[in-house]
Formats: sequence, structure tokens, C-alpha cells
Amino acid sequence: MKIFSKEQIYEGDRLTIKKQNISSADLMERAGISLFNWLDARLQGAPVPILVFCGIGNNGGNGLVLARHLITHGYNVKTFIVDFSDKRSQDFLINYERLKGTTKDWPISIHDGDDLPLISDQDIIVDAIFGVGLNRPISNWVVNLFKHFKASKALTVSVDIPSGLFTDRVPKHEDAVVFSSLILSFQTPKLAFFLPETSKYVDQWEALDIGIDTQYLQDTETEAHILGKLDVLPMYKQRGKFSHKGEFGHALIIGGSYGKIGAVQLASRAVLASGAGLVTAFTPKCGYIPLQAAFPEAMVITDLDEEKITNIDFNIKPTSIGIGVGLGTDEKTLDAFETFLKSNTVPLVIDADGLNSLSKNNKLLKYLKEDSILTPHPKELERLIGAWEDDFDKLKKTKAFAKKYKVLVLIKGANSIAVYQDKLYINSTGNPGLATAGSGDVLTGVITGLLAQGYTALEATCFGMYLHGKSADIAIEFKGYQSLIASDVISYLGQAYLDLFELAEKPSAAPKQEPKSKNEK
Ligand SMILES: NC(=O)C1=CN([C@@H]2O[C@H](COP(=O)(O)OP(=O)(O)OC[C@H]3O[C@@H](n4cnc5c(N)ncnc54)[C@H](OP(=O)(O)O)[C@@H]3O)[C@@H](O)[C@H]2O)[C@H](O)CC1
Ligand SMILES: [K+]
Repeated sequence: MKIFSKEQIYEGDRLTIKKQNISSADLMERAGISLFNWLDARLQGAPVPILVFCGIGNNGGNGLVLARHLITHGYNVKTFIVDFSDKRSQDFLINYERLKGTTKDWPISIHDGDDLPLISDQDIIVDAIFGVGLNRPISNWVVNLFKHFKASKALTVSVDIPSGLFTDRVPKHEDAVVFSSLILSFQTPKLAFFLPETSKYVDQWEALDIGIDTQYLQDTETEAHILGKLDVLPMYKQRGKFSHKGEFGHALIIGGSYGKIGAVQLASRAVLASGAGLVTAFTPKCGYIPLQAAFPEAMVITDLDEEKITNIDFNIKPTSIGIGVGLGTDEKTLDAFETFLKSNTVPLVIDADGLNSLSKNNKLLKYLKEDSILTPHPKELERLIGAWEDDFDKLKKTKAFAKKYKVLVLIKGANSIAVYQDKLYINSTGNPGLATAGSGDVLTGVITGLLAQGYTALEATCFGMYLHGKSADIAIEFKGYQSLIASDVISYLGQAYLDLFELAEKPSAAPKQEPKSKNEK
């Protein structure tokens, strides 16, 4: 699913109004009705108090339309105008008058210095104060209103975007943003829903179709995408009836050091579980027996050194290579890594100590084969690209890095993000259970395994991170967050593949809720 920028959203509105020959108030009406329909379908007329807080721009206008429809359908509604500016948007004013014509309970204005309205934890707050038009820090009294929302513990539904959240930078203070239970976002989710520093304001989101011109939606290229099932399904390569293992590639995993051979085993197992035909592990000598004994499907080549890799020399012709898991950063290993990089021509995934070796000696970056895949977690990324101001700046710097060295950077996190040629691909699967030893090694194995099968770097990364997260999502149903271990992610990869062909679902921003135990109803 595409994630449109603020400018693209405004342009989409403008074009829709023009092409469909409607007024902007008509579009606002449509947006408001889509909010109403969504809520009405869930509330089914329940008499719960709904407090609609409206700003003075078009986001506020959306709130006014919603309030009007809720009132005419008999809901228990109170409307407030959060009067943070003397300005009023035209469509706000139109809908302000329409609301006054509908009910005797006219909106109540809230100003600086007023007492804040009572909110009970049973109420529903509708947050239609700021939308994508927020362009500067908000006043203290509005911050106090947001704090008041949070303290009430009431369910908070944000219209389009949580008020206070910018589309292009991280707010300085946590209190200056509404914590949403649910965002009903027009047409497209916003990038901020998925970044570590701003996703805390987002519990769940839904994208509501408000009839923006379909041609525009189809033709407009966006910088960011959120990858759900429908996005990765076209990448899937079907197997022919007469296919044999030679067609699915031969992956080589290079890594391991004394005490860290398990990382190589996990990555190699993940290679085969992702569908590659053959896997070879290249490790120090100490890896030979454990790997052969515990993982008979793998072939093993060893270094001459017992405990670490000192010379990467093999006489096979792999179709992909994953390097770095458990590798260590001994001087001799660094030299071997450098020699390897200078001569390698095979599609490559670099993880863990492979990345640390690159940051220790960044002259090596120029030897990276085009389209190499780097899979750093944020700390490893920082060592590679330097510090950043905030998450938006991090993406900007990562894009510049990826472009400069012609590589793909997968930033691991709750929503992993692949950065490739100026574009961002955000994964929608995965859960906090993945915060466990070895889950990164498994991801490296899955991506290397897909590369071996002929997936492009971008496909292997997007499809790989989706499958890896989906496998963990399926696994926690049985294991729970705490007990999920990296081996489970390998075990459930098959289920993740099968799930691709179950009915498609929509991506979700938030980490999954902890599943209820089987006895809990
Ligand atoms: N297709 C769609 O997505 C549609 C979305 N709609 C809704 O419109 C909003 C965007 O509306 P807009 O009027 O542009 O902006 P806001 O409502 O977010 O903000 C209103 C104005 O407030 C001013 N502003 C900004 N920051 C501050 C601040 N910190 N303090 C005070 N005032 C502030 C700013 O005006 P200035 O001239 O003063 O700079 C804003 O313009 C979108 O999110 C949707 O909810 C449409 O209804 C239909 C289609
Ligand atoms: K809002």
C-alpha cells in the first residue's frame, strides 16, 4: 500500500475536486461520512458519550461533519471547538453553520485559560484538532488538553492523524501529541505511524476510502510503501512440477567464531526453510562437528583456524552469500573479510559483525557489489552512517548512504524498513516476540535463501522480512511472546508461506496485542 506525503495528499484532494466536479465541502462531507459509517458500524447506536474536539481548519471540519451525522442518528454527542487560532478554514465555517442548524447543543469553544471539560474513562474522545496541516509547535494550553485526554483513559479516535503529530519531523515533547487508540486516516496511512519515535502515539489505524481520484492514486509514485500480503504476494515464485533442487540455488553462509556457531546454524537452517535448494556453511574448524551433527541438510567448509575465520576460501559456486553472523571482529577475520569483499561477485547479504567490520574500515564500502543487502539494527546503522537528529533524518541519511554505495539497507525494528534507491518499504508483520537472540540470524538466512532462488535484492528483502515477521506472528499464537525463540521462527516459515494464500488482510501499524490464552474468552 502506498503512503502518500502531505503534499501528495493535498494534490490528490485538489485533483479529485477538479476531476469529479465537486466542491471541497463535498469532499469534506464524504470524509466525514466515511468516519461516521466506520464508527456507526461498530457502535450500533450505543448511548456512549462521544466528545468531538474540533480544530479550526479542515481537520476540525471533518470533526464537525462527523458530529452532525452522529447527532442526526441519535448518538449522545458533545462538540467542542479548540480555539487555537483566530483563523477559520472556509469548509470549517460551512460545517459549523450546518451543525448549528442541526442541533440546539451548539459547539462549546475552549480557549486558553478555560476549565477543561470533564472526561470520563467510559467516554469516546474524537480528536479532530490538528490534521496534516500542523506546521509549528502547539500552544501550552492545547498541550494541557492533550494531557487531559491521556489522563482520562477514554478511548481516543483520531481523525486522519493524531493531533500534534507532524508528517515530517518528530515532535519535541511527548505531551504535545494525542495518544490515539485508533486513527481513522483518510485514504492512506502516514509515514509517522511506523517510525520508532512516533509510532508510540498509534495503537491501531485504518485507512478510509474517501473516493480520491483512482487514476491519481494508481499513477502517483510514493516515497514510502507499507508491505502487506497483497504487496508481497506478486513477488512469490511458484514451483514447477518437475523442478529439482538445482533450480533453487545454492546459498553460502559465512560466519561463526568460537562460541557463536549457533548463529551460522540458525542462518543456514533459515536458508533451506525459505526454499533454497542447497546450503553450505563456511565456519572456523570448531563449527564442523556441531553443524554436521545438528543440521545434516547443510554442507560445511571450514577455515584452517580452529576458532575464527582467517581466510575465506571455497571451491563451490554459490548463487548467494550471507556473511557476518557470529563472525567476530578479530584482526585476522577483518583482513579475510576485506579480501573476500574485494573479489566477491555473488549477490550478498551482510549482517552483524560483517556490518561492524564495514564501519570499522569504511574504505571497504566501495568494494560492495551493487545491490548488496545490509541488515543493520539501529546501533549498527549509527556506526555506519553516523548519528541522526530524529527518525525522519535517519531515513534521509540512510537514503543518501544507500544511494552513494548503491546498496539496499534494511533497518531492523518493530517495523523494519528497507531503503532502496530513494524509496522506503515498511514491513507490516512481526511482534515483540522477535526481540530474542538469533532472530536477526534467521532473517539473514531467509533473505540469503530467497536471493539464492533468483529473487532480486529488493524482492528478497521485502518478501524475506514479511515472511520472517509473519512466521513470528503465527508462532506466538502457540508460544507467546516470552517463549518464542529464533528456531521457532524457522519452524513456522512454512505456515507463513501457506498464509500467503489465505484471504488477504490489511497491514496493521501496531505490534500485535498479546494473544489470549486458549481458555480465556
Ligand atoms: N484527502 C484528504 O485527506 C482530506 C483531508 N481533509 C482534512 O484536512 C486536513 C488538513 O486540513 P488543513 O486545514 O490543511 O490543516 P489542519 O486542520 O491540520 O490545521 C489547520 C490550520 O492550523 C494552522 N496551524 C498549524 N499548526 C498550528 C499550530 N501549531 N498552532 C496554531 N495553528 C496552527 C495552520 O494554518 P496557518 O495558516 O496558521 O499556518 C493550518 O492550516 C487533513 O488532515 C484532513 O483531516 C479534508 O477534509 C478532505 C480531504
Ligand atoms: K487529528
